[in-house]
Amino acid sequence: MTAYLIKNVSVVGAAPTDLLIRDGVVAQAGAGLSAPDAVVVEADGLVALPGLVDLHTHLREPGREDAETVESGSRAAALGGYTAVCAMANTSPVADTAGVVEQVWRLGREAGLVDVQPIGAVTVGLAGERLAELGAMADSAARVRIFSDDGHCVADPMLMRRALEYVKAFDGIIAQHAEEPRLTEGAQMHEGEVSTRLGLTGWPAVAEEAIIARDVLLAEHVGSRLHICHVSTAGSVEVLRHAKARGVRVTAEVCPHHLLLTDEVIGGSGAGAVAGSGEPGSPAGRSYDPVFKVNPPLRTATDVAALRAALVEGVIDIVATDHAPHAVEDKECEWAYARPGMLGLETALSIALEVLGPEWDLIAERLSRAPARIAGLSGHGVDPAPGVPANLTLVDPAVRRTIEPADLASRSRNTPYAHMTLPGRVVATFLRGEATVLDGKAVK
Ligand SMILES: NC(=O)N[C@@H](CC(=O)O)C(=O)O
Repeated sequence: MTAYLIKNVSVVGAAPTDLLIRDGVVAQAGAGLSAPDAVVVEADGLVALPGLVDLHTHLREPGREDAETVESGSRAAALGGYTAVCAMANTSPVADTAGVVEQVWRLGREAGLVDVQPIGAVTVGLAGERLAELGAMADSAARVRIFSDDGHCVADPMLMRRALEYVKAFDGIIAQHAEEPRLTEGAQMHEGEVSTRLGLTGWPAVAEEAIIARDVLLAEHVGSRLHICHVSTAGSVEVLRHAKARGVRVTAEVCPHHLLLTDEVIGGSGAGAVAGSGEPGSPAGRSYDPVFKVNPPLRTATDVAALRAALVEGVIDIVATDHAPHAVEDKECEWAYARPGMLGLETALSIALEVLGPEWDLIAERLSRAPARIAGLSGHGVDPAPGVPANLTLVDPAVRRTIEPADLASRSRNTPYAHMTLPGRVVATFLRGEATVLDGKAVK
């Protein structure tokens, strides 16, 4: 196994030091290390972070390998600085049996670029009618601990209760896609001023908030762990704040796009489309571009501000990408027919830097340590230090790069950040001491 000597790297923002990576672990840390057999990585100005962990990735295999495969998604993840991803269950067939979750887990091992931890479906076929074989998936080689019907809400409160009760036995988690389906029938975008102006059916904030309110109460009642996927509204933050203050075992994620973009982008005016300074350049002039269609939808500047504050404060625990690759024919069509979802793995760290600034400890916490803790992924989310598994990424914060869809490793092209200039570039990623990315390029 190749050894690596990383010279003058700032570990999570601390003063520069050297790291020696050997036999899968950080063997030594300190100034002026030498190791004649090691490949030297000059890291002046670079920051080392624990490898990022994504709790919400769509890999599309089995079923839609034209949009993404476990391997192409793993490569995109490694290039984004990730060392572990949790693969959502809305594949075809659905990951609702031990057989399918083991297949995804095995494909992840074969690709060997990140650890792929399958998420199992809560209900058979994501149909919301009866519980899937949660126990069999938990006992399988994939050792599933998180279950989600993501893409669909577990809308039936009795089924949700049963699922929460079932996973309690092995400290599992139900990750809810919070969307009351009766309130979002035909919905195309956030319900508000812009949807009224554009004449598109709205997806009201209350459809998310009502399910979160219900489910934190259910989780409290049965004493189980609940995770809320892709929180998108200011009201949801208030419900979560209340639940956490009561000691409910709830965690929550926010996606990069909900931290940066607003529904104004859909109108194509450009004004207000990028929350905050607008410095990254506006994606204006692309009105009704289905690349901006996503579930839950892009919301208002007020929501964006509340989500950012909640992430800093810790009411929202983590950033998760909801990387949702879609084939060209599913995106480059009329708005109403386009599938919802956007790419995220290769741009998440840049968005975090844009939104949070170079707050390295906060970034490490929200994009690596906390998601690793929630998912129970041992060896991940641990700051590089002697004896620790060498799962880490090196970032150049000084570089600003322009996102070009054609440059992405994903099989799909549906990035909402096309032609925008964003801060930060992943220079290298190591999975258990093996380089998966070097000089900004995938190693295999
Ligand atoms: N987030 C998305 O917009 N899309 C997700 C599923 C979903 O949550 O609808 C997908 O699988 O494409």
